[in-house]
Amino acid sequence: MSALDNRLFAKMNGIGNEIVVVDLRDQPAPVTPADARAVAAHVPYDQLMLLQPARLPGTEAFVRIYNNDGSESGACGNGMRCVARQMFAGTDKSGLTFETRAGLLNCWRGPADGLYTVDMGEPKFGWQDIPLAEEFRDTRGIELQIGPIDAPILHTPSVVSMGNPHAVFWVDDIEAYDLGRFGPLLENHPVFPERANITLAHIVDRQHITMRTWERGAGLTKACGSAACATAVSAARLKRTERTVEMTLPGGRLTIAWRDSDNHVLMTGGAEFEFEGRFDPALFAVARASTTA
Ligand SMILES: N[C@@H](CCC[C@H](N)C(=O)O)C(=O)O
Repeated sequence: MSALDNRLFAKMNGIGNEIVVVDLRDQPAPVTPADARAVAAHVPYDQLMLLQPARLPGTEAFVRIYNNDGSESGACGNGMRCVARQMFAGTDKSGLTFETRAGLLNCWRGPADGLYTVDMGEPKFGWQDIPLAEEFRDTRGIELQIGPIDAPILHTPSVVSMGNPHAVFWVDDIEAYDLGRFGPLLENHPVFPERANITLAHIVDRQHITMRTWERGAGLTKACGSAACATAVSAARLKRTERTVEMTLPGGRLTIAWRDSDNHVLMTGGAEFEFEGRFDPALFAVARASTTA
């Protein structure tokens, strides 16, 4: 038996970030990395959002987040907007709180129909919090490069944790690099002991950034919400943008606001429902057989 046998799922997307949401609150059971990979083989997704019973008063659920390689993440901005959309449906509540491995997240209905806002919490800039393998005092730009030593291809990324590790490389043209090739090298670079999400970002002006991301555990995706937050706060920290910016990602747009009053990062964008289905137990039987063999 798998916790996911016959369970109802919703296939959704957050500006093109492929998300599967499964509500396990009424029948909690452990989902394994092999289960998560088995789902991805049949319903391709970037992140699987599992709603487990709430552990804290005032929260709706504990949300576990899997990447499609079976690894877990503390944060997924686009996935949280999809969860928020599902949970707001049929309620007249204006705000909901969820627990994730990275802490509590508040979500609201956005300023217009179809938009949702997630409070992604505070960014962390300390090298041990990201984490990095060695001390870097200034994480606005760390000594890291790929390519020839005297003519690096990509270098000096800003690094930050948004509940998950991010490195942002500042470039003039985000399409001019083979991110599918450099992404895995940088994701797995020894300086990132927990791997990292790798973003190429271009600052268009003080209110607008374009970006694309190679995601830890998921590869190239059309959008990464936590990377958009990481990029926005990194640009503001370098004093190159305002604290509220429009982000253009391959899959669409997000508004990121890094609030002065409490240091929290608010992300606003769309979330779309695509279809519903039930998992076939045969998927997980195959996964279990291959992990026990
Ligand atoms: N797509 C996500 C980020 C998902 C987690 C990431 N791949 C990681 O392992 O850190 C987002 O929208 O934030």
